[in-house]
Amino acid sequence: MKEIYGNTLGLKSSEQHRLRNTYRRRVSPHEIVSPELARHLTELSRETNRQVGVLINRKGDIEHVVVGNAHKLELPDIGRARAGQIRLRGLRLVHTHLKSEPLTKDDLTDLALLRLDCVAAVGVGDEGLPGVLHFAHLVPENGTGEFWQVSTLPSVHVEQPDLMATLDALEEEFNRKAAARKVGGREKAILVAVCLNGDRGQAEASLAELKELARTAGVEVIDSVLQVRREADPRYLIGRGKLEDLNLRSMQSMVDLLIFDKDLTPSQGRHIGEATSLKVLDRSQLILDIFAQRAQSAEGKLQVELAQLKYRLPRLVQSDDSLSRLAGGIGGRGPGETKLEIDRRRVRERITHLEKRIDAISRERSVRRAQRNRRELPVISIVGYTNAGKSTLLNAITNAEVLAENKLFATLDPTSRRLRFPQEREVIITDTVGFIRDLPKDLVAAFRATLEELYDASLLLHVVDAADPARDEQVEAVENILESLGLMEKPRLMVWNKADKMAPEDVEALLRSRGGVAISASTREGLASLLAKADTTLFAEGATEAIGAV
Ligand SMILES: Nc1nc2c(ncn2[C@@H]2O[C@H](COP(=O)(O)OP(=O)(O)OP(=O)(O)O)[C@@H](O)[C@H]2O)c(=O)[nH]1
Ligand SMILES: [Mg+2]
Repeated sequence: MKEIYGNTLGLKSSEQHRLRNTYRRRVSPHEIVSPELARHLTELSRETNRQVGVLINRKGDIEHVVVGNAHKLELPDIGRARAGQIRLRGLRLVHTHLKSEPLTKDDLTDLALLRLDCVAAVGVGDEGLPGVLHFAHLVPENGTGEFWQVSTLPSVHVEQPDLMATLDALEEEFNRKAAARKVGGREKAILVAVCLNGDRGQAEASLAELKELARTAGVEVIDSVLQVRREADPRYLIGRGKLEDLNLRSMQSMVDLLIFDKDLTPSQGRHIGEATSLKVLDRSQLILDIFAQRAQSAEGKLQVELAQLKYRLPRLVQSDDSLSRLAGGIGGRGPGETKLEIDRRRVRERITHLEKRIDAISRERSVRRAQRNRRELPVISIVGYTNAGKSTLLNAITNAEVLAENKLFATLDPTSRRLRFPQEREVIITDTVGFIRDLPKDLVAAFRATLEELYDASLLLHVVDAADPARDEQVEAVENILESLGLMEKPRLMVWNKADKMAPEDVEALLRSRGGVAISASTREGLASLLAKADTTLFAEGATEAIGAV
């Protein structure tokens, strides 16, 4: 016999019997609800003083009968819709509202998250007769921000719209959108930022940068939201209401990804993933992804893999508490080891392996450096925020063909070139990976071998995109990283790049207050004076102060 779902406690057996009989009823696939079925539901509802509902399939058969309390109905678990699901569920919910109240937020959320065909509420009128009919169906994204269309008919007896036709048209529209999207092919994301310290401007700048990162990663950004909160929600980081909105929004726009502008704890990442059934990334992961996409050399690839595994390890451990506890109980090793244990052990082994290889590389590099030092060629290293124009500068002064493009982290592998100064002096000049604020710690550690090149530098050229509104924060971020690498004692020359994009008086003011050299790597303006300054610093004794580094 078919089951009655929900709040059946305390129902009389005659009531249970009549509820069960509901399964025998059928409606036409074209109407939302027949007056007969509506009356059956409202009478039962009035008698029990509870909401009564049915889930009806496209053939018009009743698949579930559900009882709630006076105000709401808990649907049986029919499974969440998958992210990016195009088709509707093929089930409509028709239920009673004791006070003829309109559809509630819960009703509409169920409609969207379960991708129901339609949600309808029949008002329970006098004597338990069916009254007003409220109903809603989803609508495709149309720029109005509406997720659904809600309508009301004064009675179940007036003519209802042809449900079948409405659903056909709707699914056709969804399909069209999905097809258009396949052609585009890129993953769609919504960016999410929270501002916890009240500094909205800073949060917005950081969000703008996240957008650039997403673009660099090849993700299509559909929307971004910034929530100002006093403190982070321990479970979801953002508020629950906000998360629900995001959920609805991503269902409608067929978004695959949520990208958070803040690092999520392993458990936040997991909870958000479970609550939305979307892929969830945070800023660190996004940067790691970009590095993974861009790594060219074997060394770069090893370093990125190491950073990714280190990031993933604690998240693996967390991903199934009960399993890992079980494994610990059994003794954990050998047979009886759970899949999770094996995964974790593999990851750890791989990390050890990668660390050894990177150690070896770092030794090789130091040998190479020692040889270079024997030849006594001084090294100039170009450092700076990502996209500041480091590679463009290297190309401009050495005619090297290093890839320079308007994307973050264009360069991951250090490139070294010889450069001949006047008077036949030679130096080595190297371009390095760009820095960014909140560079993931694991990544800095993994790129140790690459960054170690910087220790041999006799001079650091700190290249800055002087025209970027976030210039000062970028300078600070770079200096913080240099500090953490113990490189702040090195002679350093501030190179204010992209001066071509600034007003001359702003350039002058900048030089007066901050020192250094202004250049344009693309127009080559200022390059001669940059080289002259570098030359004096390197070859004239005690010239360190003259270069104006802070
Ligand atoms: N207007 C202007 N644009 C510049 C200048 N220098 C570089 N650019 C542009 O800035 C963008 C980034 O240049 P890159 O040389 O790739 O920057 P990078 O610092 O090497 O960046 P990563 O390797 O990604 O860290 C490119 O689109 C360049 O064309 C300049 O002096 N003026
Ligand atoms: Mg570069």
